[in-house]
Amino acid sequence: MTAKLINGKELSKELKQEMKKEVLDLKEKGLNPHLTVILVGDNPASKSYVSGKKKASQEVGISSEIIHLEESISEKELLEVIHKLNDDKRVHGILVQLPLPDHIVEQHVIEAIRPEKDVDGFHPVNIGRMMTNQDTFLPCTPYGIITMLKSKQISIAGKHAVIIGRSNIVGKPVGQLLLNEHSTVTYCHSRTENLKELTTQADILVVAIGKPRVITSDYVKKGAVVIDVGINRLEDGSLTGDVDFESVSDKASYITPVPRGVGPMTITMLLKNTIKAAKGLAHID
Ligand SMILES: Nc1nc(=O)c2c([nH]1)NC[C@@H]1CN(c3ccc(C(=O)N[C@@H](CCC(=O)O)C(=O)O)cc3)C=[N+]21
Repeated sequence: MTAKLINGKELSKELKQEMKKEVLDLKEKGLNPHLTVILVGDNPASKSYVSGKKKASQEVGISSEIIHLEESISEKELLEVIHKLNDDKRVHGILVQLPLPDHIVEQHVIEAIRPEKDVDGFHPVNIGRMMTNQDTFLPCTPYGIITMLKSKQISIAGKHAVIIGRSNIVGKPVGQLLLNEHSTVTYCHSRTENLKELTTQADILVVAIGKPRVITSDYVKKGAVVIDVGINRLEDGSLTGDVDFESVSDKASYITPVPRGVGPMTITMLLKNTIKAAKGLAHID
């Protein structure tokens, strides 16, 4: 391995230490940042992510509550829960864990959360604010990726960033944030015809495909920065990314591991957004 590692777990630890101090300050002023997480059903991966969020909140002193609802809850009932939280002054951040059961329209749920409490940054108002480069809640995974790049002083302006993946929660917004940082951005996805031709031109390659180890070193330009957003559980229970770490880490200049890469940063940026929500800095008039 010749690439330098961007360790999201370590960086998260540092950022959480800073946030812990800030939360103490806020508490002294009588402000108690509070995050409410809604979990619908019993998906084991979702349960484990939600408990990760609770644990991280505790670490920095943010109070959090998990509202666990039955898989069979109707969309109407779920929206009522959200409306109550919207009106609850003690609740600064609301997060509805995705995916939701098929009978619930995710977009209805996302749009029901008040933009000022949308710590996921998924509400169309917040997405619009991100696109127009205004102060807002940034989606946690893309925000984490930018924070990882900046932590290593990796230059973004003028560089060619290639994104593989166009989801609303990762691919699209990470491209937008890199554009806001003055990258030249190319989006690739499942219908892209000349994938390798494009990815081998990337100075920064962000991989969010959802298939284990499909990006091997032949997709990567020598010296590129490779960000692996994939979280794939193998049959033996271990986690692996979308990038073939072993071969790519000999070609890249920087690489993020899985686990301990982008995943922990996603949670850390959620805490940042919750503090921001508590301070009321993302108010939309
Ligand atoms: N409304 C909503 N917001 C989300 O932010 C959201 C979501 N829904 N649904 C699912 C995805 C996934 N996600 C992860 C968070 C942390 C890790 C993480 O910490 N991963 C650890 C490993 C954890 C383990 O061992 O399972 C790591 O990569 O080192 C992974 C994935 C947030 N998501």
